[in-house]
Amino acid sequence: MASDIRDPIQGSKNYKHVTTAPIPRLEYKDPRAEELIQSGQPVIITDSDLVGSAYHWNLDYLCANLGNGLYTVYTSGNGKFKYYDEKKVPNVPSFQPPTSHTDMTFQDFASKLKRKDNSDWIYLQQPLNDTVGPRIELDFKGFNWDFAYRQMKRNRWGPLTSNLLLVGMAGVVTPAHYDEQENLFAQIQGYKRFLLFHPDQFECLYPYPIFHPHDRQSQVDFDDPDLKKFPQFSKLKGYEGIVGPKDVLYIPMYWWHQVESLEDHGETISCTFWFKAAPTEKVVYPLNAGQKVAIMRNIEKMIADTLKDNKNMPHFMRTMVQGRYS
Ligand SMILES: CC1(C)c2ccccc2-c2ccc(C[C@@H](CC(=O)O)C(=O)C(=O)O)cc21
Ligand SMILES: [Zn+2]
Repeated sequence: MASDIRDPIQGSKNYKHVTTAPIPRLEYKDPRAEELIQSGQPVIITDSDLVGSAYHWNLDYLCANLGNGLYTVYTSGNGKFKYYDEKKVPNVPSFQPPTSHTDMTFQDFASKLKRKDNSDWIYLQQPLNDTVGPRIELDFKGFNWDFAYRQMKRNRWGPLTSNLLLVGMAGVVTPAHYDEQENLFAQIQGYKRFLLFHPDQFECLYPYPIFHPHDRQSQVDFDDPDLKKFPQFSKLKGYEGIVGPKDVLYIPMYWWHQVESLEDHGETISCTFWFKAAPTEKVVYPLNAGQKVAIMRNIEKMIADTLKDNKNMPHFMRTMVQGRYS
């Protein structure tokens, strides 16, 4: 069979210390795909046509049809786009934002992408809203909403909160983080390598403190891990897969993921479908890893709010566990 980009021998850059197994790839009508989603496991679903009406999207088409609305474009000096919450920047006076962002027309963004000279890395991330032109709106309406809503109902997810249009320069990386929503990630153009980690890998990924602008992001630089500071990182186990055009990846809530637009396959175009969490009725024991993360977040938030000054957090947290729970 002709070798496919997704064959493990090609383009799978293994990070030292990170052990991965392949993310399952299943056809849309394969009942096992449903079972994996229902059990909160990641799966790459092929030929779902979730965004079938957008398979013809490319830079030129988007330039011609996105209208002249302004789009948020992030810029990074090193190709890494570590998200930060601007509302939390005042909590950490020494914080240096790793990326900047400006609003520009899609046409400006596309011409920046085409110019090979720019040393900066750029990544367009924008909720699809009603400023788009009529052709895009038609394509958007043509998404396989039955599939999306069937997943939402069958898995008792909350409402769809946003569809993000993502256009990334080849080689951009979104470092390891988790989100608090369920995500159907649809790939339209180009290839993205995903590394995915179960929420129980929390102790190997050392997230920033909850009041930090990089809340939900891992402190570990996968390209140069500091094993003195983050010793458990060397035990990290997860999943790896390359998501290509027409693929849909289910990223369960609280699952860590690191995403890389493959170097030599041009810009990537993706569209995410984020759903709020299912409302928790009765808590069933034993708690699962995602629930434990939610509980840790609530407790950390409460302590930070009560202590008021975040400078008191390290001593308080250490005092609470040191020599008592080690
Ligand atoms: C890095 C970027 C552009 C960004 C900058 C500033 C604020 C938010 C975001 C943001 C949010 C989501 C993604 C998509 C994806 C990662 C990927 O595909 O690269 C992902 O993590 C997910 O779908 O959950 C990417 C971004
Ligand atoms: Zn994410």
